[in-house]
Amino acid sequence: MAYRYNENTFVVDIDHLDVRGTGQAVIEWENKHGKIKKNKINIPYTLPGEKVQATLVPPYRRRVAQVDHIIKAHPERIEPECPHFQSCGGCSWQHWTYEAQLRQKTNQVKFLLEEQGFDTSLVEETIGADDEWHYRNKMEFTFGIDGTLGLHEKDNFRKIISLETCLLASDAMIAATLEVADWAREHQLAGYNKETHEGLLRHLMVRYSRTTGEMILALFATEAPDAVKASHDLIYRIGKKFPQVKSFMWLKNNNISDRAQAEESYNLLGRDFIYDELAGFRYRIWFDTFFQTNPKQAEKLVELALEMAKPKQTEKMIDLFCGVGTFSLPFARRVRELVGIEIVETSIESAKRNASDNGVNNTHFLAKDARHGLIEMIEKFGSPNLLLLDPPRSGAGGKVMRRIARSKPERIVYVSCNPLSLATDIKELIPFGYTLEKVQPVDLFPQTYHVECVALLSKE
Ligand SMILES: C[S@@+](CC[C@H](N)C(=O)[O-])C[C@H]1O[C@@H](n2cnc3c(N)ncnc32)[C@H](O)[C@@H]1O
Repeated sequence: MAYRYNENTFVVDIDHLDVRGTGQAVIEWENKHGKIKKNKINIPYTLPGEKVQATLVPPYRRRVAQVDHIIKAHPERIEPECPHFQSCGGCSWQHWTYEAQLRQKTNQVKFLLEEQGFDTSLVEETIGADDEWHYRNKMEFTFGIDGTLGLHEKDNFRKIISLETCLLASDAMIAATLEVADWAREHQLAGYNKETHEGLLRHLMVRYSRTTGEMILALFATEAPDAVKASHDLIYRIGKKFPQVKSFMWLKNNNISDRAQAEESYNLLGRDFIYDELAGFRYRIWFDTFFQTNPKQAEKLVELALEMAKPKQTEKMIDLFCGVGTFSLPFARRVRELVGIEIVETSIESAKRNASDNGVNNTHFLAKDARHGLIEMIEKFGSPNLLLLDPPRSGAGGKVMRRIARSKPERIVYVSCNPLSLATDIKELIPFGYTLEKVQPVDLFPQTYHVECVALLSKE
């Protein structure tokens, strides 16, 4: 049935979820001249097969609608557990069972690979998490103008929702965050105003290690701590109540950009880093170190990559986009020589330190962009037998993929946090004689649409 061009409310069946996990429906509209047009409408928080009444949301006319009520619900729809569901926008899949989430992730990976011409029977079922909640080891909270500490409201970066809880963080992380929130309220400290650039408090970053139990707090403010009398009270409270806080950093940041970055850093309690462990290796984590945010599942990812790659003691290997060495260290133990390439210099410094802290001494790390780094390291060390890459969400891109193919590794292991860029990137390898052997999705982010994959390609 076609709706009139001036109607805003309609009843519709949800056809499928898009790549960001949002329900999509197709609506027919009859325009002023009686012509029928079709539109794809995003209807957040709906599930495939549901029938809903929805109303268009201005200003995205004919693009986004919000549910008025559900007429026919998905059989696996459940009541979301978090009080901030929908307002925070953090985990948008809390309203269906974990089994249904995993099934959808597998289907999504199959769909995206099929679009690029790959055989979907190569895609295994998604490996789920043992812990569907409290899995994150890092959270970043923001202060509102009135000093309230909490989460950004969905689609509204100016509004802060006062934090009650976060079901993705550990209880210890939330307790420490609520203590900082109480401290800010009791001392009536103002939050930073992004328009006037006035106010003191900006962000609080909390990082936690499940394996060592250590926690780091990093408070971002526009003044140094010695200019803020109340800072002594905060150090005292954190030191007394949270012995697991092994590092408390105060970061002065007057930059107009809203990122959690530092111009000056002050170590007010303990050391300036914490220890974490992953796959049997020990890592130092500073407040700004990139580290896998669900280390328990990341450990499965490392094990899987090892199992699929089958590294040999005689082989040379490249770990491209190596970060702080999460894959480099366990692989280095199983190959003759490993080269790690990564664009962020501080991550490469960490990777080197992590290798030496863990007694791994057959690695070479280079801080350079993937393409140039690859050229330089192949000239120096020759072609690798095995290459692992773990690029950011945007993928490695055609140029890097073709450069990889020309370096002729026998096996390529592609670790990806975005099946869309994975599918387009690995397609680039096919003309070079590579065959896709297997794709294993792993769930690192329950309650969200994100899915990680490990893919293995080989060449005769
Ligand atoms: C998904 S992370 C993987 C990190 C690492 N494998 C780990 O688990 O710790 C992607 C990494 O690629 C790096 N990166 C982004 N763009 C890059 C580029 N053009 N060249 C090299 N590295 C890049 C990022 O800094 C980041 O560390």
